Amino acid sequence: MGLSGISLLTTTYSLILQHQSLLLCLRAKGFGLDLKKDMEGVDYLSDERKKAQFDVEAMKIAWAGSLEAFQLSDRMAKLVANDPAFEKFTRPMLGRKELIKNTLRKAAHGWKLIVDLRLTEEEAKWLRLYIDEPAYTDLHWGMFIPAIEGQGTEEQKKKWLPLAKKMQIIGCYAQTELGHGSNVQGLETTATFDPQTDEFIMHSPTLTSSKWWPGGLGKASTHAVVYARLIVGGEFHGVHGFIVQLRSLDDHSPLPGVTVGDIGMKFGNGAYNTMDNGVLRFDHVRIPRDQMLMRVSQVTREGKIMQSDVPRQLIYGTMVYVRQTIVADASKALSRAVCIATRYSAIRRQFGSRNGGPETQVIDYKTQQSRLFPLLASAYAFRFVGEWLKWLYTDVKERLAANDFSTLPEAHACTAGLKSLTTSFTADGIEECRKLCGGHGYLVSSGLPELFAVYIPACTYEGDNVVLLLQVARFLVKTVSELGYKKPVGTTAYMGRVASLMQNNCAVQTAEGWLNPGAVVEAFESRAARMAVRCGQQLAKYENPEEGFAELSADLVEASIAHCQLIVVSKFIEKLQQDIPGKGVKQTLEVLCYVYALFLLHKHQGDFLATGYLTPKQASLANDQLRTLYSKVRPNAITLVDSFNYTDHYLGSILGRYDGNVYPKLYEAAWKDPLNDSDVVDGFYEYVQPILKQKLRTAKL
Ligand SMILES: Cc1cc2nc3c(=O)[nH]c(=O)nc-3n(C[C@H](O)[C@H](O)[C@H](O)COP(=O)(O)OP(=O)(O)OC[C@H]3O[C@@H](n4cnc5c(N)ncnc54)[C@H](O)[C@@H]3O)c2cc1C
Repeated sequence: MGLSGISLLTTTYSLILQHQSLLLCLRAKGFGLDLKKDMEGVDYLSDERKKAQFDVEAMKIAWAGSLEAFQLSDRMAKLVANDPAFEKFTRPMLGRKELIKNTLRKAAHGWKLIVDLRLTEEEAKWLRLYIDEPAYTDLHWGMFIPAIEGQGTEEQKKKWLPLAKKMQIIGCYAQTELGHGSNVQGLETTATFDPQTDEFIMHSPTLTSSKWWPGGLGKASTHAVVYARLIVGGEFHGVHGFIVQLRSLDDHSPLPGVTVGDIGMKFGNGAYNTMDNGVLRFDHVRIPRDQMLMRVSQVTREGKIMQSDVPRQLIYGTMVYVRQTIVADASKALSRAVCIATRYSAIRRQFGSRNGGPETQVIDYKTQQSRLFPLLASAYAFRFVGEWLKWLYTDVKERLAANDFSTLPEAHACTAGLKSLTTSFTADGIEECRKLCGGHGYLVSSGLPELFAVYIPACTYEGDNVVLLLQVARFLVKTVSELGYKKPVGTTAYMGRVASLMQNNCAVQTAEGWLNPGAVVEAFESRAARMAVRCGQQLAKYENPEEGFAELSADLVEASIAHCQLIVVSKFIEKLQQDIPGKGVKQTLEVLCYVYALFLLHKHQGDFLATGYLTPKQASLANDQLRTLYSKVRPNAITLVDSFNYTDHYLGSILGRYDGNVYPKLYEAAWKDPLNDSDVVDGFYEYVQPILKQKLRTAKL
């Protein structure tokens, strides 16, 4: 027997020891034992829950943001979880057509609930979130409506928003084309003004101008906000948004001149394939002039281009809104994965059995902790920075209403950077959680493959993450170059102290010395400021700044990441300066905050050392402190993930079940696979038996 055979046997043996009940399971199929009677109603994680050093109910409120927010989200989660119409476990086994039809059914059922129960917009948002199935409604509510709200005139809003909000029309957001995505100014779709008829002619002049990717476009939308090159009097006047009807409101057939369909299967089973991402082409389709979104620029009846007194940056306002929701989604996706991996790590045991006793819970291995706990801390960090971004959006909105555009560039750079940072980290984090769950993490029933497949495009949509970091870098370099005469604001305010940040070095002398918010923030500020200044100095050596920017772009991206990590660390620390009620809640969050910061410091210690802010000894002390912090997280790990308050329905994971009843449920789920409908596989007689019976020559293959 080879080594792998031995380890397979050991694994099987230890599994049986851990859960004696598994033996019952293994026999259940053959001997008709009642699995439910033996397994249900037992909380296999109750010992873990007893270890909590904080008030879990209070932590749930801290996570939700307020008691009201908690109650609202809890109500909506239960509404969905208790409604069989929202079952999702069989989703990965459905074919594409069934999948889409199923999604349309769920969206209709969800809308019926929203109308019948008279849910508020906030409640409806949470309901859709807990239905947990990417659908055309995400784009209708998340992009189409905000685009009209942000870029439409008062008249346009009056006309279109009631229709959209009652869902008498369904809209999507059609910007990206087959040949053009990140470079919006390169879009090829044209909107040519015809003064004779007072219309725009929408046209797709080339194959690469086909709209490609918009969610909800493929099969569901009746309308789209289409981004196109405005041509008036034969001249190009920039890219603008136009409301275009695509399908008949009676029979849903494409209107004349419109070619529209789905772009096909995407990554993974189930997953994002519930969404009808679409392709769209126009053949000289005419729309009335008043369907150009005209809050910023207008085309008059005479064909004159007028700029309103609202600056173009207004569009940043919509972006700030969309990106803050993406950051909020990052904390949700990461916390889901972490909840699954943490609960399973407490159930799973490997090695370390003494005198026939139970093996070691894998969560007690230091390597497991050093991979898992930073992800747990990051989920909380992203939650709090997301909450702050919500405030930022309100602030931006109020300023826009008062025609104050001064903070917009900084808010735009900050949200672009945080979108990039949190989505990239979350995508990697979900995959790490899969690995933390060993082999079982690869089963669809773990919930992790689908979560990963659904989540990863967040690194690409609403701005490719690298392209966004380059935008942040431009802003940082500009901020550095203007330091002599312009006071940096908001998240770049620390640059105002650049002289001291370039000179002062870290004063930490002991591992405990790192448990100091001032020391932590200064370390991150110094690293970010030094990296940005260094990039500025390097850029100054180039005669052509654009050439320099292209050449140094990899370093510029690193400087942006340092700046964005500083924002997340500072916002976590600021959160802890507020009153957070509940026994032990604030202290536990402080531990997580230090885990987050010191984990980053350890991971990126090259930056901290290269900029000269830290000595190798200080970096090593930070790592020593990190190990101590992991021991403090350990007893609270399960209750920290319980505090997310996720229902089993929303988690959609056997490994992450609240009761930890993993093995019997995994076993049960395997038997539900259609492949196990019969003992003898379909195809045996045609393709397997001829091999076994040595009759391949005469077999009909
Ligand atoms: C699931 C999903 C849903 C989507 N939904 C919508 C939707 O509803 N509506 C819509 O309009 N679009 C949608 N999109 C499209 C999405 O917005 C674009 O894919 C995205 O903006 C990235 O553009 P791209 O595909 O052109 O990537 P590209 O820009 O072609 O990126 C390819 C590579 O080039 C790099 N790169 C690009 N430019 C630069 C540069 N200047 N410097 C350095 N590197 C660069 C990128 O980092 C990347 O590595 C969706 C996409 C996906 C995957």
